[in-house]
Amino acid sequence: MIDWTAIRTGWIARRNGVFANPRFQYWAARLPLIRWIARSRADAAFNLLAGFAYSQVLRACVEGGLFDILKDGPVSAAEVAARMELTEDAALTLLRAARPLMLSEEAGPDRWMLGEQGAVFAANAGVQAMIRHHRLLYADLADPVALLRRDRCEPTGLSRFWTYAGALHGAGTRGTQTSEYSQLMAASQHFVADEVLASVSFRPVKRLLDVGGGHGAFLEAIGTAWPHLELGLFDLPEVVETGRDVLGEAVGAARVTGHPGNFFKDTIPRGYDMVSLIRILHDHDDEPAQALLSNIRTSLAPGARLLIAEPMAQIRGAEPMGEAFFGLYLWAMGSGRPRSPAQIIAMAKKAGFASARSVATAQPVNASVIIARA
Ligand SMILES: C[S@@+](CC[C@H](N)C(=O)[O-])C[C@H]1O[C@@H](n2cnc3c(N)ncnc32)[C@H](O)[C@@H]1O
Repeated sequence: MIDWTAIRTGWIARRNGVFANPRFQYWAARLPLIRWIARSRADAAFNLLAGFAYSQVLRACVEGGLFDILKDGPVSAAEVAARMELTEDAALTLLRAARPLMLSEEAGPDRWMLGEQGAVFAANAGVQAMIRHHRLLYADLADPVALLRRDRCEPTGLSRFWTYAGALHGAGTRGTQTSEYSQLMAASQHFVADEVLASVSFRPVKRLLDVGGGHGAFLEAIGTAWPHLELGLFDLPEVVETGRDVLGEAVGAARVTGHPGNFFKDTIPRGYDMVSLIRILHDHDDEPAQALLSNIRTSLAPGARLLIAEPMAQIRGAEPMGEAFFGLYLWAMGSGRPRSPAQIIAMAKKAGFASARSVATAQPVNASVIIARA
């Protein structure tokens, strides 16, 4: 039998030897047919090593209020400097740094406006909330090797923020500070809800239960688009308490049932023909995630469905988002890991679901979707 792994490892080793050779790099950058490949590889390598600086430019734009200033543009560097309380030199440094990242644009001499990406960020409070939140991840990643060596045994900034995650990995008992993460999740929920609404029809669903539904932002989006739905919200007691009111105010209290509980310990309420798990599974390690799926499966009548939506791993064209970004984020958080659709489908089947399939979404960086049928 052909040993494909041996062939592949041999080929990769030879290829890497060639790529690492300075003479190859020199000639590749000059040969007419391949120099554009060499150049784009070199650009990608540089972007990789400089990415943290780009992220900090973005953060300065958000935290310093530059997007808000440019929104009303065009403005001069002197106006930016005055409003950001910077010297003009510092303001220009930021404006110029933001320009190649398409965050700012100089429409004419000293006439600064939002760039194409800047316009997107400026219009989106949810993304800005995420960018602000990433200061915790940035601090946790300051010494990445030390973070990996600690093997999730010590509290981190992120494990303290996600109080339920910290409790799983030695950060003391589960905290009750849930409102900050619930608000962050609500602010960024529309990315996920939009993908789900565009790819799944809720016409045949009568009663939808969102497990780990936070302050109800997902149910609000789906319930507004599909007004016939009865909505159930399951989350930790302190979260549901607020979520039920917020959601009831948005869609009508008569449509909403709150279910306080712990999805690892308590049974999942019955009588729903669809259960959703939005940005939940990746928060948990394999054993608890599998137990959660089994717990949900037990609650469902045959034919009822489970909808899973979250950013997933190994999505073609969005690979770094899955295992590089969420891989490290969740490691730092102290719980969970990103999974590929194939891994989640296998887990759903192991939990007793009769079938499970991926549903294509337009923007997998926001969320991929899986539907499993009991
Ligand atoms: C990452 S947030 C996702 C919230 C929401 N689904 C969304 O996408 O915006 C995880 C949610 O799971 C809830 N959660 C965590 N552990 C839980 C547990 N053991 N039982 C019930 N809910 C839990 C948290 O309170 C939080 O609302």
